[in-house]
Amino acid sequence: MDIALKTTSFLQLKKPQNRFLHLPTQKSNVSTKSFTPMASLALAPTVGLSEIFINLKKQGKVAFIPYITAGDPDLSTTAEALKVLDSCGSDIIELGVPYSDPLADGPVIQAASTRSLARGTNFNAIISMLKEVVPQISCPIALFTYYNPILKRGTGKFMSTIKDVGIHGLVVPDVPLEETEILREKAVKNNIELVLLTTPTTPPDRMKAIVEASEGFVYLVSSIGVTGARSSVSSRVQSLLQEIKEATTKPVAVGFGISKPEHVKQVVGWGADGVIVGSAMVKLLGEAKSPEEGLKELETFAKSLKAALV
Ligand SMILES: O=P(O)(O)OC[C@@H](O)[C@@H](O)c1c[nH]c2ccccc12
Repeated sequence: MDIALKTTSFLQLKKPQNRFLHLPTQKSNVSTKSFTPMASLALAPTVGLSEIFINLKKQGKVAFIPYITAGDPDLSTTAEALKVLDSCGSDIIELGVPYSDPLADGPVIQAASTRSLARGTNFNAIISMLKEVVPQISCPIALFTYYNPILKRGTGKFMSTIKDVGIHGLVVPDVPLEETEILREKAVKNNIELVLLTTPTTPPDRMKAIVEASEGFVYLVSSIGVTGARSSVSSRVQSLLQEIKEATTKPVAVGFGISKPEHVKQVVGWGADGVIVGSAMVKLLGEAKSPEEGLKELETFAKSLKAALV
Protein backbone atom coordinates (compact mmCIF):
# COMPACT_ATOMS: atom_id res chain seq x y z
CA MET A 1 0.00 0.00 0.00
CA ASP A 2 1.49 3.29 -1.03
CA ILE A 3 0.82 5.87 1.64
CA ALA A 4 1.21 9.60 1.60
CA LEU A 5 4.45 9.28 3.49
CA LYS A 6 5.77 5.98 2.16
CA THR A 7 7.54 7.34 -0.89
CA THR A 8 9.34 9.66 1.46
CA SER A 9 10.89 6.63 3.15
CA PHE A 10 9.72 8.42 6.28
CA LEU A 11 8.12 5.17 7.18
CA GLN A 12 7.47 2.03 5.20
CA LEU A 13 4.09 1.06 6.59
CA LYS A 14 3.19 -2.45 5.60
CA LYS A 15 -0.39 -3.05 4.54
CA PRO A 16 -2.06 -3.67 7.91
CA GLN A 17 -2.68 -7.40 8.31
CA ASN A 18 -5.97 -6.75 9.97
CA ARG A 19 -7.42 -3.44 8.99
CA PHE A 20 -9.59 -3.40 12.02
CA LEU A 21 -8.71 -1.70 15.18
CA HIS A 22 -7.21 -3.86 17.90
CA LEU A 23 -8.70 -1.77 20.69
CA PRO A 24 -10.16 -3.82 23.52
CA THR A 25 -13.80 -4.37 22.76
CA GLN A 26 -14.74 -4.95 26.37
CA LYS A 27 -16.68 -2.10 27.90
CA SER A 28 -14.27 0.63 28.71
CA ASN A 29 -13.65 1.10 32.40
CA VAL A 30 -13.60 4.79 31.74
CA SER A 31 -16.67 6.34 33.18
CA THR A 32 -17.85 9.40 31.36
CA LYS A 33 -19.74 10.28 34.54
CA SER A 34 -16.39 11.43 35.89
CA PHE A 35 -16.58 14.47 33.64
CA THR A 36 -18.70 16.81 35.66
CA PRO A 37 -19.78 19.28 33.01
CA MET A 38 -18.97 22.77 34.18
CA ALA A 39 -21.62 25.32 33.35
CA SER A 40 -20.59 25.52 29.76
CA LEU A 41 -18.75 28.81 29.56
CA ALA A 42 -20.05 31.27 27.05
CA LEU A 43 -16.91 30.89 24.94
CA ALA A 44 -16.98 32.13 21.40
CA PRO A 45 -17.46 29.08 19.17
CA THR A 46 -14.02 27.93 18.08
CA VAL A 47 -12.99 28.86 14.58
CA GLY A 48 -11.45 26.37 12.16
CA LEU A 49 -7.76 25.70 11.58
CA SER A 50 -7.46 27.90 8.48
CA GLU A 51 -9.00 30.86 10.28
CA ILE A 52 -6.61 30.45 13.19
CA PHE A 53 -3.68 30.86 10.80
CA ILE A 54 -5.30 33.82 9.02
CA ASN A 55 -5.83 35.60 12.34
CA LEU A 56 -2.30 34.82 13.54
CA LYS A 57 -0.77 36.00 10.26
CA LYS A 58 -2.56 39.34 10.62
CA GLN A 59 -0.83 39.67 14.00
CA GLY A 60 2.50 38.42 12.65
CA LYS A 61 2.31 35.45 15.00
CA VAL A 62 3.09 31.72 14.70
CA ALA A 63 0.73 28.94 15.84
CA PHE A 64 1.59 26.92 18.94
CA ILE A 65 0.29 23.38 18.38
CA PRO A 66 0.79 20.83 21.18
CA TYR A 67 -0.05 17.14 20.77
CA ILE A 68 -1.18 14.79 23.56
CA THR A 69 -2.46 11.21 23.52
CA ALA A 70 -6.05 10.81 24.71
CA GLY A 71 -6.44 8.65 27.84
CA ASP A 72 -2.82 8.93 29.00
CA PRO A 73 -2.64 8.69 31.96
CA ASP A 74 -6.46 8.73 31.89
CA LEU A 75 -9.29 10.55 30.15
CA SER A 76 -10.08 12.82 33.10
CA THR A 77 -6.49 14.05 33.00
CA THR A 78 -6.76 14.46 29.22
CA ALA A 79 -9.82 16.66 29.78
CA GLU A 80 -7.86 18.79 32.24
CA ALA A 81 -4.79 18.84 29.97
CA LEU A 82 -6.84 20.19 27.08
CA LYS A 83 -8.03 23.04 29.30
CA VAL A 84 -4.49 23.69 30.57
CA LEU A 85 -3.05 23.77 27.06
CA ASP A 86 -5.87 26.05 25.93
CA SER A 87 -5.25 28.42 28.82
CA CYS A 88 -1.51 28.42 28.03
CA GLY A 89 -2.30 29.94 24.65
CA SER A 90 -2.33 26.92 22.36
CA ASP A 91 -3.67 27.94 18.97
CA ILE A 92 -4.61 24.40 17.92
CA ILE A 93 -4.40 21.19 19.95
CA GLU A 94 -3.64 17.85 18.30
CA LEU A 95 -5.38 15.05 20.23
CA GLY A 96 -4.18 11.54 19.45
CA VAL A 97 -6.47 8.51 19.40
CA PRO A 98 -4.41 5.69 20.97
CA TYR A 99 -3.77 2.82 18.57
CA SER A 100 -2.24 -0.61 19.05
CA ASP A 101 0.13 -0.35 16.10
CA PRO A 102 1.38 3.27 15.98
CA LEU A 103 4.11 2.66 13.41
CA ALA A 104 4.94 6.33 12.91
CA ASP A 105 5.47 6.91 16.60
CA GLY A 106 8.60 6.73 18.65
CA PRO A 107 8.90 5.09 22.09
CA VAL A 108 7.32 7.94 24.08
CA ILE A 109 4.06 8.08 22.16
CA GLN A 110 4.02 4.31 21.67
CA ALA A 111 4.21 3.92 25.46
CA ALA A 112 1.48 6.53 25.91
CA SER A 113 -0.80 4.62 23.53
CA THR A 114 -0.07 1.37 25.34
CA ARG A 115 -0.87 2.92 28.74
CA SER A 116 -4.05 4.47 27.42
CA LEU A 117 -5.27 1.27 25.78
CA ALA A 118 -4.40 -0.71 28.91
CA ARG A 119 -6.78 1.57 30.83
CA GLY A 120 -9.53 0.67 28.37
CA THR A 121 -9.59 3.97 26.49
CA ASN A 122 -11.64 3.65 23.33
CA PHE A 123 -12.99 5.96 20.67
CA ASN A 124 -16.46 6.25 22.18
CA ALA A 125 -15.07 7.25 25.58
CA ILE A 126 -12.87 9.88 23.90
CA ILE A 127 -15.91 11.27 22.08
CA SER A 128 -17.90 11.42 25.34
CA MET A 129 -15.05 13.31 27.00
CA LEU A 130 -14.80 15.74 24.06
CA LYS A 131 -18.55 16.39 24.20
CA GLU A 132 -18.00 17.81 27.70
CA VAL A 133 -14.69 19.54 27.19
CA VAL A 134 -14.83 21.17 23.74
CA PRO A 135 -17.43 23.77 24.85
CA GLN A 136 -15.03 24.75 27.63
CA ILE A 137 -12.02 25.53 25.46
CA SER A 138 -11.44 28.27 22.92
CA CYS A 139 -8.88 26.75 20.56
CA PRO A 140 -9.80 24.20 17.88
CA ILE A 141 -8.88 20.55 18.22
CA ALA A 142 -7.41 18.50 15.39
CA LEU A 143 -8.00 14.80 16.04
CA PHE A 144 -5.02 12.64 15.28
CA THR A 145 -5.64 9.03 14.33
CA TYR A 146 -4.28 6.20 12.26
CA TYR A 147 -6.41 5.09 9.34
CA ASN A 148 -7.82 1.90 10.88
CA PRO A 149 -10.08 3.52 13.49
CA ILE A 150 -11.69 5.46 10.62
CA LEU A 151 -12.12 2.38 8.43
CA LYS A 152 -13.52 0.49 11.42
CA ARG A 153 -16.36 2.99 11.81
CA GLY A 154 -16.85 3.94 8.22
CA THR A 155 -15.50 7.26 6.94
CA GLY A 156 -18.84 9.05 6.84
CA LYS A 157 -19.86 7.96 10.34
CA PHE A 158 -16.43 8.78 11.73
CA MET A 159 -16.50 12.29 10.27
CA SER A 160 -20.03 13.10 11.44
CA THR A 161 -19.22 11.78 14.92
CA ILE A 162 -16.19 14.01 15.36
CA LYS A 163 -17.95 17.00 13.81
CA ASP A 164 -20.84 16.59 16.27
CA VAL A 165 -18.48 17.09 19.22
CA GLY A 166 -16.89 20.17 17.68
CA ILE A 167 -13.65 18.77 16.22
CA HIS A 168 -12.28 21.01 13.48
CA GLY A 169 -9.32 19.14 12.04
CA LEU A 170 -8.10 15.63 11.30
CA VAL A 171 -4.58 14.26 10.81
CA VAL A 172 -4.18 10.70 9.50
CA PRO A 173 -0.45 9.94 9.02
CA ASP A 174 -0.86 6.56 7.29
CA VAL A 175 -3.65 7.26 4.80
CA PRO A 176 -2.46 6.49 1.25
CA LEU A 177 -2.39 9.73 -0.74
CA GLU A 178 -4.61 8.03 -3.31
CA GLU A 179 -7.24 7.41 -0.62
CA THR A 180 -7.23 10.93 0.80
CA GLU A 181 -9.77 11.89 -1.89
CA ILE A 182 -12.44 9.76 -0.21
CA LEU A 183 -11.50 11.04 3.23
CA ARG A 184 -11.42 14.67 2.10
CA GLU A 185 -14.81 14.46 0.45
CA LYS A 186 -16.41 13.21 3.69
CA ALA A 187 -14.35 15.66 5.73
CA VAL A 188 -15.45 18.65 3.66
CA LYS A 189 -19.07 17.49 3.97
CA ASN A 190 -18.68 17.66 7.74
CA ASN A 191 -16.66 20.88 7.77
CA ILE A 192 -13.57 19.02 8.99
CA GLU A 193 -10.16 20.15 7.69
CA LEU A 194 -8.03 17.17 6.63
CA VAL A 195 -4.36 17.99 7.23
CA LEU A 196 -1.80 16.10 5.14
CA LEU A 197 1.87 15.53 5.86
CA THR A 198 4.98 16.00 3.75
CA THR A 199 8.51 15.03 4.75
CA PRO A 200 12.17 15.70 3.85
CA THR A 201 12.18 12.90 1.31
CA THR A 202 8.79 13.47 -0.33
CA PRO A 203 9.48 13.87 -4.08
CA PRO A 204 8.67 17.42 -5.30
CA ASP A 205 5.68 16.39 -7.43
CA ARG A 206 4.23 14.37 -4.57
CA MET A 207 4.83 17.26 -2.17
CA LYS A 208 2.94 19.56 -4.53
CA ALA A 209 0.01 17.12 -4.66
CA ILE A 210 0.03 16.84 -0.88
CA VAL A 211 0.10 20.59 -0.21
CA GLU A 212 -2.56 21.10 -2.86
CA ALA A 213 -4.87 18.60 -1.15
CA SER A 214 -4.10 19.55 2.45
CA GLU A 215 -6.73 21.56 4.33
CA GLY A 216 -6.23 23.81 7.35
CA PHE A 217 -2.44 23.72 7.13
CA VAL A 218 0.37 21.63 5.71
CA TYR A 219 2.20 19.40 8.22
CA LEU A 220 5.92 19.43 7.46
CA VAL A 221 7.61 16.49 9.18
CA SER A 222 11.03 17.88 10.05
CA SER A 223 13.01 14.65 9.85
CA ILE A 224 12.67 11.11 8.60
CA GLY A 225 12.08 8.42 11.21
CA VAL A 226 9.44 8.41 13.92
CA THR A 227 8.16 10.97 16.38
CA GLY A 228 10.35 11.81 19.34
CA ALA A 229 12.19 14.72 20.94
CA ARG A 230 15.55 15.38 19.29
CA SER A 231 18.57 17.36 20.49
CA SER A 232 18.29 19.65 17.49
CA VAL A 233 15.97 20.34 14.58
CA SER A 234 17.36 19.51 11.15
CA SER A 235 18.52 22.63 9.31
CA ARG A 236 17.02 20.99 6.20
CA VAL A 237 13.70 22.37 7.46
CA GLN A 238 14.68 25.84 6.28
CA SER A 239 14.98 24.85 2.61
CA LEU A 240 11.99 22.53 2.86
CA LEU A 241 9.85 25.41 4.10
CA GLN A 242 11.02 27.53 1.16
CA GLU A 243 10.22 24.77 -1.32
CA ILE A 244 6.74 24.27 0.12
CA LYS A 245 6.04 28.01 0.24
CA GLU A 246 6.95 28.23 -3.44
CA ALA A 247 4.26 25.63 -4.07
CA THR A 248 1.49 27.00 -1.88
CA THR A 249 0.28 29.99 0.14
CA LYS A 250 -1.24 27.62 2.70
CA PRO A 251 0.23 27.82 6.23
CA VAL A 252 2.93 25.27 7.05
CA ALA A 253 3.40 23.89 10.58
CA VAL A 254 6.56 21.98 11.47
CA GLY A 255 6.62 18.92 13.76
CA PHE A 256 8.98 16.14 14.91
CA GLY A 257 11.69 16.52 17.44
CA ILE A 258 10.81 19.99 18.67
CA SER A 259 11.22 19.96 22.45
CA LYS A 260 12.92 23.18 23.58
CA PRO A 261 12.24 26.92 23.34
CA GLU A 262 15.36 27.30 21.17
CA HIS A 263 13.96 24.75 18.72
CA VAL A 264 10.78 26.82 18.52
CA LYS A 265 12.70 30.03 17.86
CA GLN A 266 14.79 28.33 15.19
CA VAL A 267 11.81 26.96 13.29
CA VAL A 268 10.02 30.30 13.52
CA GLY A 269 13.14 31.99 12.18
CA TRP A 270 13.06 29.65 9.20
CA GLY A 271 9.55 30.81 8.34
CA ALA A 272 7.21 28.23 9.87
CA ASP A 273 3.60 29.31 10.39
CA GLY A 274 3.13 26.82 13.21
CA VAL A 275 5.15 24.67 15.59
CA ILE A 276 3.97 21.21 16.67
CA VAL A 277 5.27 19.62 19.87
CA GLY A 278 4.18 16.11 20.85
CA SER A 279 6.53 13.66 22.51
CA ALA A 280 7.99 16.16 24.97
CA MET A 281 4.43 17.03 26.12
CA VAL A 282 3.32 13.40 26.23
CA LYS A 283 6.33 12.40 28.32
CA LEU A 284 5.66 15.04 30.96
CA LEU A 285 1.99 14.21 31.21
CA GLY A 286 2.13 10.43 31.00
CA GLU A 287 5.29 9.66 32.93
CA ALA A 288 4.74 11.98 35.91
CA LYS A 289 4.45 10.70 39.49
CA SER A 290 0.78 11.71 39.52
CA PRO A 291 -1.73 13.26 37.12
CA GLU A 292 -1.63 16.50 39.12
CA GLU A 293 2.16 16.58 38.85
CA GLY A 294 1.93 15.87 35.13
CA LEU A 295 -0.55 18.68 34.56
CA LYS A 296 1.66 21.11 36.45
CA GLU A 297 4.74 20.13 34.44
CA LEU A 298 2.75 20.31 31.23
CA GLU A 299 1.61 23.84 32.05
CA THR A 300 5.13 25.04 32.86
CA PHE A 301 6.56 23.46 29.72
CA ALA A 302 3.77 24.74 27.44
CA LYS A 303 4.23 28.28 28.79
CA SER A 304 7.97 28.11 28.13
CA LEU A 305 7.39 27.15 24.50
CA LYS A 306 4.61 29.70 24.01
CA ALA A 307 6.93 32.38 25.40
CA ALA A 308 9.49 31.45 22.74
CA LEU A 309 6.93 32.27 20.06
CA VAL A 310 6.51 35.90 20.97
O1 LIG B 1 6.49 13.87 18.98
P1 LIG B 1 7.18 14.97 18.23
O2 LIG B 1 8.59 14.55 17.76
O3 LIG B 1 7.14 16.28 18.98
O4 LIG B 1 6.32 15.21 16.86
C1 LIG B 1 4.95 15.67 16.88
C2 LIG B 1 4.11 14.44 16.82
O5 LIG B 1 4.18 13.81 18.10
C3 LIG B 1 2.60 14.53 16.49
O6 LIG B 1 2.33 15.48 15.51
C4 LIG B 1 2.30 13.12 16.09
C5 LIG B 1 1.95 12.12 16.98
N1 LIG B 1 1.92 10.93 16.32
C6 LIG B 1 2.32 11.11 15.00
C7 LIG B 1 2.51 10.20 13.96
C8 LIG B 1 2.94 10.68 12.70
C9 LIG B 1 3.15 12.07 12.50
C10 LIG B 1 2.96 13.02 13.57
C11 LIG B 1 2.57 12.51 14.82
